[in-house]
Amino acid sequence: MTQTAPAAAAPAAAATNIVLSATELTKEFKGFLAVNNVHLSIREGSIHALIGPNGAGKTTCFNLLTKFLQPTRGRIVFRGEDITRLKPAEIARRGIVRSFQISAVFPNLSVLDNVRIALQRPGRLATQFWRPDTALNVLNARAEELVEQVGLQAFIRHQAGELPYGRKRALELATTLALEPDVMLLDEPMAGMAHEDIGQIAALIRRAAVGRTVVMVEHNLHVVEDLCDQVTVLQRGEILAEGNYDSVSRDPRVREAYMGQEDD
Ligand SMILES: Nc1ncnc2c1ncn2[C@@H]1O[C@H](COP(=O)(O)OP(=O)(O)OP(=O)(O)O)[C@@H](O)[C@H]1O
Repeated sequence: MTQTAPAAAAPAAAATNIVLSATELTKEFKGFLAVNNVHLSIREGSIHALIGPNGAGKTTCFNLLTKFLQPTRGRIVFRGEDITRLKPAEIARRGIVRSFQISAVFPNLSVLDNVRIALQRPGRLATQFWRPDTALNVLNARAEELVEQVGLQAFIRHQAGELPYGRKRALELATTLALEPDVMLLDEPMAGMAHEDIGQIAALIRRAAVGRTVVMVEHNLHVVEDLCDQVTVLQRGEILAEGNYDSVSRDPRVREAYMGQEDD
């Protein structure tokens, strides 16, 4: 008797939900383990924070994920492909883009031209242009759209170098978005930000995160609480806790690790 095929297995769906993962990720600097046997699973569509006290290994971990550092040991997989040995440019082409990677702000160029240049970089959008006249129109329209998306319409013709700090970071976000990231990695997006700009940049990140995955290292725990679905807490190169903000912030080990360093 012929058997009918069973319905699609539900557990498999949960597993494919992971867009970027790291297994046994380890980085040793002359015998010192800056990152030690870290396992990370980044869920598709999530905003995932890496937090932890000073020297915990966040930046090293971030640099490993973005391929700016080679791991001593471990494996990084993006959508089923082993990317452990790839270069930053190679993973960028696959859609893993680190913000500020292109240190994109050319101070003497206008906001619009900065975004136009980012759009012309080899990437997925660029391959869609095949007729020069159409290309230019599409490019201009998309550049204006991105400028608007990060709230810089009023500054569109301004020289980038003259923008206030918070606006410059917004421009950097626009140039990152120009690369159409599938996974966007942000290294301390609020660093150096004036208090009044933080809410605005957080709102931009939330909007930019729609339809993509974001991994961010962030010191400001209010921002993490506000934005992030998932939090990995590192301490001395290892994972101390993981979960949503509520659960990790209640964890006594996390509170102890942060004692004297943060305001909550
Ligand atoms: N290139 C390197 N050579 C040697 N040691 C390093 C190097 N980079 C980082 N470290 C050490 O690894 C540890 C983790 O550093 P890392 O910068 O990843 O921590 P972090 O959590 O980002 O800290 P912070 O919050 O202070 O930026 C620290 O003790 C640091 O001194």
